[in-house]
Amino acid sequence: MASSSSLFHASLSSFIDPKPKPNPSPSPFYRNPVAKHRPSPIITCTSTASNNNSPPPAAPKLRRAVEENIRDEARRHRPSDKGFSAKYVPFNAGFDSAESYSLDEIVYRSRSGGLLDVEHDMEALAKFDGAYWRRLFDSRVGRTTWPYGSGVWSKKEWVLPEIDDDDIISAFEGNSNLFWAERFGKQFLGMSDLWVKHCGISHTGSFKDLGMTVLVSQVNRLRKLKRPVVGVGCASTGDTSAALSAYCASAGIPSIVFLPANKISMAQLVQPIANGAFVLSIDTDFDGCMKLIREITAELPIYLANSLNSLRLEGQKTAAIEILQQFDWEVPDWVIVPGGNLGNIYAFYKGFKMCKELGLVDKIPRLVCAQAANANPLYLHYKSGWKEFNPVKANSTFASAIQIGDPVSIDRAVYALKNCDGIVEEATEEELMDAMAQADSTGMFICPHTGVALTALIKLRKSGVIAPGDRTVVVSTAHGLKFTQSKIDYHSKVIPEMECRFANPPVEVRANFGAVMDVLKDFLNKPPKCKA
Ligand SMILES: Cc1ncc(COP(=O)(O)O)c(C=O)c1O
Ligand SMILES: N[C@@H](CCOP(=O)(O)O)C(=O)O
Repeated sequence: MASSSSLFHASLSSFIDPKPKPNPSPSPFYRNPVAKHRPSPIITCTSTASNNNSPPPAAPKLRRAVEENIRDEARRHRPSDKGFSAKYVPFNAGFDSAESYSLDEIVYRSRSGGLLDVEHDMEALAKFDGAYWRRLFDSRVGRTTWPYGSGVWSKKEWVLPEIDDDDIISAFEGNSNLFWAERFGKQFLGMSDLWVKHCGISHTGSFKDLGMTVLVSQVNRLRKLKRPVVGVGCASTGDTSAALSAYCASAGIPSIVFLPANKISMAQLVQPIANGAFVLSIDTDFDGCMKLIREITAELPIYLANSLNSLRLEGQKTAAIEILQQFDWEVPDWVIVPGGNLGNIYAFYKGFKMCKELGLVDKIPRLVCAQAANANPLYLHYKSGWKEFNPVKANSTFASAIQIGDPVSIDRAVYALKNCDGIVEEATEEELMDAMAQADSTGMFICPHTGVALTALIKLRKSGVIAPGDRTVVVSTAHGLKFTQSKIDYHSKVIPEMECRFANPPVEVRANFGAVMDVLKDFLNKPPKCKA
């Protein structure tokens, strides 16, 4: 099996134009799938590929003139218009719905108050076969070509096909590593094919960058189109606000963030402060902040940046495509994602589903959504057999970024899980902190939310639902360095009613040779804490 690094050796030029495939297969994503005769695509083909099955030729060396920057260079090489497009439609509306909105409109809800979804012209995308898309995406990995150096914009045709490259605000996010968790898998789970997709190794330290580059780019476009957007706002448990403020600062757009007072980590709080956002610390929880930002954005020309806004999910879905790409387009058996406001679980589903619909792969993985037991409305809904959804009052959890009781994307999450034979699991505070400490002891440094996902994996392994040889990907959603206080508390064993079984506190010793020798001898004579 190829490693992620093999993607960096792909050599097709980033500027190739698509070649049509002879017989596009129909897709259930079509809303009006009645076109009997597909017109030939209008293509000005500058492709160097001879046919869809031939290996890509070596990329020509395109040297930029000294006075040019990479945006100028992209302008020179701008690919021709392939007729790809996308629009907002009511989420899961059915084929008879005629309601739709241009992405240049400012709209977050359907006429009936439901969620929206970004719908791509799948017929136009399906004019090119799976092999074409795989090759195109592979050819763009690991480059600095604007905007394809980004893991999100390397899939631009599937994200925001119509945005001008000039309007894109990107920190070349995405392309995060997918690593083999060899020791954790072997030692704690008897697993041989366990992987961690580290979305926390990113510009602002979480997966939110993937969605925010898309949303802020579209806002940049809207402002150029003179749409009334004076700033962009969000409610946040810390990561959304960090990403929003960074991308807005990069674009020179004001950002406004609503944070629940004393409920986010210091590292998260300092991010919007440093990036010049207008930061409101509000005496409520995340759900209270979310309610307020929705009311405020309905009154003021502040654009809503939470994942209620379906643009965000278009960027987040690229992490799923990346996983397939990193496995050389082999499909893993399981993907486990921690869930809070529940946009991301749907984004993963959508990414996988599009790859199947467009022929890049032939199936999708089963998804597991993992919640903290202290904030588990989806878990309770799942356990009830999807009967009735009831929001909960979310209690305090070390997985503070998912302390959410009334998730805005509940309908999206349920749809995704039902359509992939998905599972929902939960983790108590002790379980998630123990899982985090165990993972860290094998060389990781994960966030508590990833501890929630690992707990779900541990439980599903124990019950035999996940088999030892199943290829399983755990999505690590944020960098552990954002959540050091929880680790300090755990290793200091100061958490009330928690045994902290895997704590590894520092040993205090006098500055004296004999004293140091004594503690070292003691340490060396003990059996190792864990075997490889
Ligand atoms: C670190 C982290 N993990 C997981 C999540 C859950 O993602 P979602 O809200 O899309 O379910 C969030 C935010 O909610 C987060 O910040
Ligand atoms: N964890 C999130 C909560 C808000 O989620 P969003 O995806 O709807 O913005 C955060 O970091 O704020």
